[in-house]
Amino acid sequence: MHPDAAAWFAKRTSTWRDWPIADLQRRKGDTRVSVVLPALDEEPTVAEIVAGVRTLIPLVDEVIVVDSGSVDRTAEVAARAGAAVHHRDDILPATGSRPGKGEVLWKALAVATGDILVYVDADLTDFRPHFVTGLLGPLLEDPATLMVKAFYDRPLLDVSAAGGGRVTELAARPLLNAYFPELAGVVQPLAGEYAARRTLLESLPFAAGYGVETGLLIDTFRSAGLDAVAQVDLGQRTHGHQDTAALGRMAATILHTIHTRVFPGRSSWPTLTQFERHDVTVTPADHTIAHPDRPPMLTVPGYRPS
Ligand SMILES: O=c1ccn([C@@H]2O[C@H](COP(=O)(O)OP(=O)(O)O[C@H]3O[C@H](CO)[C@@H](O)[C@H](O)[C@H]3O)[C@@H](O)[C@H]2O)c(=O)[nH]1
Ligand SMILES: O=C(O)[C@H](O)COP(=O)(O)O
Repeated sequence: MHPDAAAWFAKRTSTWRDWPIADLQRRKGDTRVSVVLPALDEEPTVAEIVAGVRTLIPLVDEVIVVDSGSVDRTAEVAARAGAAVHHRDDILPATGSRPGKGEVLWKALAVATGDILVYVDADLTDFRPHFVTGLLGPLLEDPATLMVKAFYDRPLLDVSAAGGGRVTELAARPLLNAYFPELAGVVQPLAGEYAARRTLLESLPFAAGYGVETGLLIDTFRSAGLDAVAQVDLGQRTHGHQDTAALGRMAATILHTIHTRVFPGRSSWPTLTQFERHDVTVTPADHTIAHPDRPPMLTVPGYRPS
């Protein structure tokens, strides 16, 4: 392990049990906290997570679901559970709307009112309130902390107790270790659960789609240094799983995100060719995996930091 990564791991790793809610409430003062759920067709799970987060009011000031173009009843059930629901097309409409997760995390900055944003995936099947309190701990304790990443054990349903995180283990971790070895101590670099200060998030570009976590982690490290990041053990996390081809496209997007940061100005091929079988024939299918970053929100006309 790179010595900086080893030192960081020892210093900046804690567990959710280190952050009792009473202490957090006392430290919070007038800091506003927004919990943001990006959601694309998460009708089966989103309401329970919203309800779980709402048990943390008044530590949490608002729960926001940003709908990424769902065709199911995600928006309806989330609103009924008590979330403020925004469709991506209605946020900063002059910027247009792009598909993918990065887009809704970026646009959330324009509707959330928090000084701290806590992102939580909307497909978790075992959400518990300590997911949020754990992530808030290092931020409420120390103003120098800018971002807190979750980590956890990741069962792969029906297959193994710890085999989840296939893109993490097969693509993101090897690439990050190679190009950003100082980040090798981050246990779950792709964790969808993380919290950060608005002042950080609005100053960084947001990579498109599933590149967003990788981009924010690298850019936070580069702009603010390793010690601006902390990580918290949340125990175990279970969620929906995508098929191998979908994970291949995710890995390709993450590779592209890293490439743009290692080789600025040098483009990589923007499509991933996969193959589909139709009866006796196999046909190539091209998928666009490289989209431009969204610019730092602070530079976007119409954005008013709250
Ligand atoms: O176009 C999209 C795709 C996903 N999501 C939401 O984003 C969250 C995570 O998406 P998911 O498809 O469940 O991602 P995973 O396969 O679990 O991918 C892991 O790795 C990704 C890449 O780093 C991270 O973005 C995820 O948070 C992390 O859980 C969920 O709430 C989705 O509804 C959107 O809002 N829009
Ligand atoms: O984070 C990851 O590596 C991907 O989301 C894949 O996760 P899974 O292998 O648990 O489905």
